[in-house]
Amino acid sequence: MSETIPVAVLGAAGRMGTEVCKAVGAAPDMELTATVDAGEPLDKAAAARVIVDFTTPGAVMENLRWAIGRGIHAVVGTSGFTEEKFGQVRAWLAEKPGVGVVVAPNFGIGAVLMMEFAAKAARYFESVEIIEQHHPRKLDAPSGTATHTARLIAAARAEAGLATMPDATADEIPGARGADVEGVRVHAVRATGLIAHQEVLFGALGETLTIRHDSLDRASFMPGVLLATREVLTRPGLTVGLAPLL
Ligand SMILES: NC(=O)C1=CN([C@@H]2O[C@H](COP(=O)(O)OP(=O)(O)OC[C@H]3O[C@@H](n4cnc5c(N)ncnc54)[C@H](OP(=O)(O)O)[C@@H]3O)[C@@H](O)[C@H]2O)C=CC1
Ligand SMILES: O=C(O)C1=N[C@H](C(=O)O)C[C@H](O)C1
Repeated sequence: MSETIPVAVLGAAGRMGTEVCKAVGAAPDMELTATVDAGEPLDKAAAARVIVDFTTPGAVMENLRWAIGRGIHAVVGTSGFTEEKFGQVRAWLAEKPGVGVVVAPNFGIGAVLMMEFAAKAARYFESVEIIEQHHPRKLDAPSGTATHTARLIAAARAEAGLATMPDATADEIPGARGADVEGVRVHAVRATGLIAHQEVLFGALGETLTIRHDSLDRASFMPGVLLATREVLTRPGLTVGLAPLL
């Protein structure tokens, strides 16, 4: 029998971290060798081959700097990544050519497909807005998934040569039209009872198209997390999103 992958989970006591510990513990080809919670030393994770990070946007970069510096691969679900942060991760990885990092805004297979379908539809519609809905304990808005979707849509619209979307709004209470992410409006709803949900609403002359995804349980993210934990071992450099692994 082949060796198991030693995995450390960072943010282990959190909502996602708890699920990841269970999933890694149940995976026959993995071994949960360490859990790291807020305030604990990263050195606890030093024996791992892969760290899985579900912490906070404020903590994740220090965790990545530490892991890459020690030649440990990383799978990251934590949100809040910008082009600047990706640039920093690439710079660290350039110093450690064998190390892989997978950063995925959403590990749900259905969510990955929702983003792909939205990117495909984008060139055919004059208007598009994103409505993301999450539990009220989420720290960031808009969600990483919504931001990533908006970037994919903006790139597809630019490639298709589409004009700016029509919008006659001249008078608004700040925030009423949502956040502008690369020209795409994103609306963030926070309500008790929700987990993670997103609609992408397209509009054209006489028709609309709504693409919707719902994560009803955090178990929905686990197949993607385990896939990335296996794949990161043979994918040096930075991989953004789960789509290239499917
Ligand atoms: N990519 C994906 O598919 C998904 C991504 N996410 C993202 O994952 C992140 C975590 O979400 P969620 O689990 O709901 O959040 P939680 O707040 O439940 O969990 C985060 C945990 O990380 C801990 N933490 C904070 N700093 C550190 C640190 N330096 N080292 C170790 N642990 C630390 C927190 O401790 P304390 O509370 O004491 O500060 C907390 O226990 C968010 O950014 C969220 O958007 C969530 C779901 C799916
Ligand atoms: O905080 C969450 O819960 C989630 N965060 C990720 C995001 O910001 O997109 C993924 C999913 O939406 C759940």
